[in-house]
Amino acid sequence: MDYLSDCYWTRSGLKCLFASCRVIRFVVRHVKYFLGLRFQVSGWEHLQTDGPYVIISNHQSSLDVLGMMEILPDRCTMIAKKELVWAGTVGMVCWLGGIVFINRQKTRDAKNVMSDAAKTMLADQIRLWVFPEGTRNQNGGLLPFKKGAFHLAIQAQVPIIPIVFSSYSNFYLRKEKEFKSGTITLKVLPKIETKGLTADDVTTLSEKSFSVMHSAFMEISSQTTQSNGPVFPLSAPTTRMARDHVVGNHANQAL
Ligand SMILES: CCCCCCCCCCCCCCCCC(=O)SCCNC(=O)CCNC(=O)[C@H](O)C(C)(C)COP(=O)(O)OP(=O)(O)OC[C@H]1O[C@@H](n2cnc3c(N)ncnc32)[C@H](O)[C@@H]1OP(=O)(O)O
Ligand SMILES: CCCCCCCC/C=C\CCCCCCCC(=O)OC[C@@H](O)COP(=O)(O)O
Repeated sequence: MDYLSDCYWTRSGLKCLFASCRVIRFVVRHVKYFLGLRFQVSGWEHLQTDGPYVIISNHQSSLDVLGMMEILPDRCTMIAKKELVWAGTVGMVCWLGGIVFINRQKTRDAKNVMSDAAKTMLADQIRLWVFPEGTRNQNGGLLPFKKGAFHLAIQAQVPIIPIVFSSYSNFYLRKEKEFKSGTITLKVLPKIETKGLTADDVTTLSEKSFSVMHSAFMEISSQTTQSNGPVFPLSAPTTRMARDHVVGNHANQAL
């Protein structure tokens, strides 16, 4: 029973099977080898923070999940759009992982869910990962931030830890269906404290976070682009070529 009470998070209708977060992390970490991706992480020390916090990161693609799992701290789950719960196996995995689902079409409901999450974070010492852009974006920058993550952090009075993924555009173009192996840089930035801040400070906090993340995105994206070559189209023959390249180079190095 001790094991179960430690593993399950059941408050405000939310549920987190922490054991499965670890299992999910372990399993998803292996997907990178099949795609020939490598991750370079800097700023690990900023994640060595006790207690709850809110992680915010940019959101380019579903591929972000792989980077998340590289660095996902213990007792950390995510905010996601509610549509994901119906996405077959992914939905089931999200549910098992205790992901907090919000309805983006109903702002009032989403705000209520996030306010409940702020309380649960404190009560159960949970970390939450939010994509403040609110949607995927591969346009070479960051979209203006939504406010939810900052309200959440201020309501819980917990720090924000910004994390930036370098641009994928040098190895993966979703619209053009082009993909090859490549390296992704993840930069964990110093935490931003929210102690003493109120709802009046949300805009300033959001702008400050955007500014540091945008600068880091530009910096690491230009560095990472130089180390990756041309992108292969996702058609059958060239995909195989890309796969050979992957197995021959990056995948083996990553192993
Ligand atoms: C086969 C094997 C499979 C293996 C699979 C493995 C799977 C592993 C699992 C991995 C899962 C990964 C999941 C990733 C999912 C990623 C996503 O789904 S991203 C999309 C969802 N997330 C978000 O949208 C978060 C960001 N959005 C917000 O925070 C928004 O603010 C909002 C709460 C949704 C509201 O949206 P909106 O109304 O459009 O936006 P705003 O302009 O920000 O807010 C309007 C208004 O409301 C105020 N406000 C916002 N939030 C709050 C709040 N919590 N409390 C109080 N007030 C709030 C805000 O200040 C604005 O008011 P203002 O007067 O204009 O300031
Ligand atoms: C050829 C490369 C193709 C990419 C392959 C990706 C492999 C990733 C492996 C396993 C993880 C799958 C988990 C999928 C989770 C999806 C989360 C997601 O990205 O949801 C979208 C949501 O945030 C925003 O939605 P919108 O952009 O508003 O609609």
